[in-house]
Amino acid sequence: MSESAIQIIAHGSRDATEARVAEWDADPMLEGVTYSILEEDEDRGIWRIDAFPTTADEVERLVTSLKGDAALTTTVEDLADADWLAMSLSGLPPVRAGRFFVYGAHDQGRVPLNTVNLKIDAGAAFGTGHHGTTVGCLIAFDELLKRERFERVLDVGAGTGVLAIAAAKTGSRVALGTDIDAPSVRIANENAALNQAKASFVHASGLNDQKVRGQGPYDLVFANILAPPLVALSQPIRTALLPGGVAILSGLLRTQERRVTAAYTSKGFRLERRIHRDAWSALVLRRGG
Ligand SMILES: C[S@@+](CC[C@H](N)C(=O)[O-])C[C@H]1O[C@@H](n2cnc3c(N)ncnc32)[C@H](O)[C@@H]1O
Repeated sequence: MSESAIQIIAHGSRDATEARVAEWDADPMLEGVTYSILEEDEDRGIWRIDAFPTTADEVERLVTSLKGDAALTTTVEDLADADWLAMSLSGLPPVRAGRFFVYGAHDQGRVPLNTVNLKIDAGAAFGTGHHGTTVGCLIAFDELLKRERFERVLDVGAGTGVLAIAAAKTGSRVALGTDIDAPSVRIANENAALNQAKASFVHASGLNDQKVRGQGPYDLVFANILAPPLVALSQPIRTALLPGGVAILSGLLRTQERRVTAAYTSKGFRLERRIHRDAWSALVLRRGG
């Protein structure tokens, strides 16, 4: 199987796009495909799918599925700079997610010039960039950054600090991470220094902690933890956000999407986007006024 650096984009009605991704979710051959689905134009009722297949087989399956529906318009693009894919590496390969390139010490000197590069040494912390949940968060953030700026960003469950460091490196004035695990906080602060990023990390048990509240309210909150704490944190995350602010949530399985979404929509959030990678889901939810 050859590797691919292809992005497939399809536009159509909500029903048509949702029917295609439901079909993919049920297809074990497409388990490795990352895709996102969102409402691109609310007034005209136009929805959009972006899919990132990793093999030629997946490209063929996706294109056949999309082109089989005359109600969808489909384009296939070769991703411009695919050098990262060709890299032969020892240890974990680097990860590309939108504009972000997450790499380890062994990749030093091989980073692209046109990406936001995040050097992450994981140690005992979670978040090398390889997990589907971290990639989902970075893709969601990359998409939002095409239209918005986020002055104040909070990363709940920061692990290695990769998400808050991504925020600091793309212009956020405040990029604060918090974790219940003290060793992760130390590693995240070391990673911030390694990346010369103005991100900082604190050990806190909840969002009510003065170290977290003191820097808020926030324009964007990342939380890549598990579904039950995401549900439990729906009110604290709402309180931590400004009206119109965005929550990027992950750590939930596709099968847990409804439960987590309901906890947030019942508190006035609107679901803007879902990103699927492997069995995992990332959600973009915007707080109402
Ligand atoms: C899946 S890792 C995510 C790491 C990193 N943010 C990423 O996206 O790769 C989850 C992290 O959340 C922390 N965590 C779990 N529950 C938490 C909670 N209720 N509040 C803060 N941190 C939490 C864990 O210690 C762990 O470091």
